[in-house]
Amino acid sequence: MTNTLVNKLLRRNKFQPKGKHVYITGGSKGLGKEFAKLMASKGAHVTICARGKGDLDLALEEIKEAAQSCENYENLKFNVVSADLSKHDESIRALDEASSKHDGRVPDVIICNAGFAIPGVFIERPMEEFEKTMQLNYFGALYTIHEAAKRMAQQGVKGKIVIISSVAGLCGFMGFTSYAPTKHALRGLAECLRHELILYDISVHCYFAGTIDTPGYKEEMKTKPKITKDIEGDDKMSPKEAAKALYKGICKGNFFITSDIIGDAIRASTLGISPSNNAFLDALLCGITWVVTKPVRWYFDKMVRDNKADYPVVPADKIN
Ligand SMILES: NC(=O)C1=CN([C@@H]2O[C@H](COP(=O)(O)OP(=O)(O)OC[C@H]3O[C@@H](n4cnc5c(N)ncnc54)[C@H](OP(=O)(O)O)[C@@H]3O)[C@@H](O)[C@H]2O)C=CC1
Ligand SMILES: CCCCCCCCCCCCCCCC(=O)[C@@H](N)CO
Repeated sequence: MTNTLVNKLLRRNKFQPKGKHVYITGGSKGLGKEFAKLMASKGAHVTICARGKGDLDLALEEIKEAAQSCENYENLKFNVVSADLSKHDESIRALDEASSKHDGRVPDVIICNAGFAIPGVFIERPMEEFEKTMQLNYFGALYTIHEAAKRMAQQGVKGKIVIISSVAGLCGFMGFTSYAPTKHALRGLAECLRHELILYDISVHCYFAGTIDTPGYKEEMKTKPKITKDIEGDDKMSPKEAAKALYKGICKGNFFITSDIIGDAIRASTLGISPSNNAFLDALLCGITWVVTKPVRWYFDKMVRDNKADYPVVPADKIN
């Protein structure tokens, strides 16, 4: 009783995964897999979706393992769905498959996590990379959310939709031209949906994660320009820590969730008309960030100005 009151006062108790069906896109690796394990350990039914069947099956074993000490373990359902979520029809089929194991009921919680980045120097990268990044990161999330929100409304499921953006969805700098806009787009979608889905009591959250040490991160490092690496820095969270921070944010009922001080600072200073997590602290942080970012931006600009020699313009006949 006292505990419930304390939880209420601390806004800690807005998410009880036990017995809920959590659907996680990109749940076979990195952040998605760790969040899936965390949900399983809290007694949730979990469905993960990704393309590669091998990784899905390996992840499924880890998810089952994580759930083993749950009192409701015997009743829990864990499933995998293989689909390319950058395609509309595949996204609908994936949700159908996930729901079919639960008598056609839409999952209670949708985590739109599948995504990737191919960093690089803007004029050197082919247009195809920009298109395919938007196709999965934005449209992939949109396809799943559109179908899930419709079903939640039709079935009267007061669910949760969680969008995985990035700190790069709140700001932009060299190297992330194909990636940051997709994550900004997700923020825009989250803002509209948070407001509109009040109609059906569906809550929406958007996670602006900082750097996480995942297979995807290792891949993106292959094409990342040095300046981008220097700005992003060496500080990384483990996927497990990042998953925990996300869970904590959802429990608190935060609309915009961040997991480090840089993310928090940029979130607070770019709130616009979005809800704050803590009105007083966010106002303070917003003011501090306004001041601190002046010299920081000067320094970031200088990094580009002083290193032009490292980025020679590729001659027209060598560019694709
Ligand atoms: N790592 C980082 O530093 C940060 C990551 N993020 C965001 O967090 C999310 C997860 O990132 P991270 O854990 O690093 O990613 P990983 O690359 O480690 O994992 C990505 C997951 O998505 C799946 N996936 C990729 N393409 C598709 C597709 N077309 N259809 C279905 N599933 C797909 C992958 O499986 P498969 O390839 O088999 O399909 C895998 O399960 C992304 O949205 C990313 O942008 C945000 C901030 C920082
Ligand atoms: C007080 C204010 C100081 C401002 C400093 C600004 C520093 C910006 C750091 C941005 C880090 C971006 C992480 C995104 C990682 C990501 O999404 C990719 N790894 C893709 O997966």
